[in-house]
Amino acid sequence: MAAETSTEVPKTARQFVLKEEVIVERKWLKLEETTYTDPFGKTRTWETVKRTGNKKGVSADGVAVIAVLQRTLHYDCIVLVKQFRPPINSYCLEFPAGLIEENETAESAALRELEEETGYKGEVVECTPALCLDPGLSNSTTHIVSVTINGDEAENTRPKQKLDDGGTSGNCAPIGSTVKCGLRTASFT
Ligand SMILES: Nc1nc(=O)[nH]c2c1ncn2[C@H]1C[C@H](O)[C@@H](COP(=O)(O)OP(=O)(O)O)O1
Repeated sequence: MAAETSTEVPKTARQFVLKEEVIVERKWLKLEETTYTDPFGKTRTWETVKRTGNKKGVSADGVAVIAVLQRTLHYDCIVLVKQFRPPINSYCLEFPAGLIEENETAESAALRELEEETGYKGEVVECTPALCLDPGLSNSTTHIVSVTINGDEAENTRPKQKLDDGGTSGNCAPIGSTVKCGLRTASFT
């Protein structure tokens, strides 16, 4: 008689974190060793990156802004910023983004960051819940906020970045750092 092969799926245990130990903490980030249980109930560890600080009244660490620039007689454009990113020793084209300040809503953080980094004044269309975009590395969360910019408004015809020294908006190259990518929107007739 042929041996029967088991098709039973092994029963797995509910997983959870047992302990979080700070390995090193600096001004902006900390590295923790997270002790957790694996699906079979075995104890394991994970290397976790977290942002430091305990900001009050914020729903996520940061915002990323998908901003659509709308102008009469032009294709709609997505507004991107070019900035130097030290971790990859390179320039990146990115959605305008930044950290949410204490007691600030995601929507106001999005409009503030957009204006600081590109000079454009926008209007919020939609905001996602707080999303964890790299959960294998970090617990950091981001709202993705959709914004429209009325490019025909006087305030948006000559946008000027508000560069500061300390922030990453200080990293945005002052000339030509706002990049507009044309959106050929499909029309259905
Ligand atoms: N991981 C980081 N390392 C740093 O050395 N500094 C960092 C990190 N993350 C954020 N920051 C600093 C840079 C700015 O001074 C502030 C605010 O950041 P953000 O809101 O992203 O930038 P702005 O465009 O200046 O608003 O945090």
